[in-house]
Amino acid sequence: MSTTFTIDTSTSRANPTPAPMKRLTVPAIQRRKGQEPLVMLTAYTVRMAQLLDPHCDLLLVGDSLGQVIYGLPSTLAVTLDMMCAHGAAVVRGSYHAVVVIDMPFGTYEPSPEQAFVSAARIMAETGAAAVKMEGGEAMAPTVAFLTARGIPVMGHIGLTPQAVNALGGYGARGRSNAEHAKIIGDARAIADAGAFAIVAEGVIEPLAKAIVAEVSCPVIGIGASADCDGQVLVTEDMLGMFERTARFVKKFDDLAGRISAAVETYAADVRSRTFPGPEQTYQPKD
Ligand SMILES: Nc1nc(=O)c2c([nH]1)NC[C@@H]1CN(c3ccc(C(=O)N[C@@H](CCC(=O)O)C(=O)O)cc3)CN21
Ligand SMILES: CC(C)C(=O)C(=O)O
Ligand SMILES: [Mg+2]
Repeated sequence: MSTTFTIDTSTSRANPTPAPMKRLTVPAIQRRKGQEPLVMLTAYTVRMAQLLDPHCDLLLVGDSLGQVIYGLPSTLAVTLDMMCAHGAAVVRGSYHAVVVIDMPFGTYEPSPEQAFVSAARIMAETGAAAVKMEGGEAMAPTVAFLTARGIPVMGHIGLTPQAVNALGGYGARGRSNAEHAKIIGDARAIADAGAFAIVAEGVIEPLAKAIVAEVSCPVIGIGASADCDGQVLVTEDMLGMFERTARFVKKFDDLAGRISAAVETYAADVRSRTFPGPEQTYQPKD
């Protein structure tokens, strides 16, 4: 594991790209509640980060990379090594957005101390500005512990995919009064513990509205209605690059279809010896 230690990501050797604008900060994101909606997308690679960065306030290196990049059945097998490698690439490919890195399942739940060690490694090896962790009331002491020690934390409540086995699937949350009350309590606990923002995933619209009204930090929705203070999607989902997607995904393009068409043309050109043509062929100097 190579350790790329970056302090100022806009001028470090890890990110030699000149910085035409100053990177957004966590406090600037915090102040955005009630202002213009926050724009967040996932990124796992340097090139995607470069393409998304000018348009986004936040880039999330999500543990969804388990499914999207590694073909795993869930996010449960994602490791700190994976998050650090992809996180460092995304920081190198961005100069404007706040980069947030998902803490993998098993690396933060046992204790605030273990969470700090895991988060500190992520911060040191990637140069990201914040970590994200799933969970409600039970994780509030951990959110407070990290926040008090200089690591900004984004919460993630509602449909928390690392708890898929306990939840019994990826269905929408908050349809019963008990579940509604539990998730509101989770939002309040995580916000009171100092989370700078909270992702609310897969919650019914009235619950999303109630969460937004309940906390003073920005609530970033995914499958959580237009009432949130911002939106996030998995980039491959919204680009039409990932085959099985939730109802909350809107496909803004069909990249899978466009890639298939381009590769079909390439294959035909190779087989017909149309490619490479004269422009792609070296000749001796005269
Ligand atoms: N590519 C991708 N996109 C995501 O949004 C995502 C990941 N991966 N991996 C981690 C989690 C898993 N997520 C998921 C996965 C599946 C559904 C889904 O299929 N939902 C169904 C309802 C399922 C049910 O009712 O049981 C839907 O139709 O919306 C939702 C969120 C969200 N996250
Ligand atoms: C879907 C977002 C919120 C996420 O946690 C991820 O990409 O892992
Ligand atoms: Mg995640």
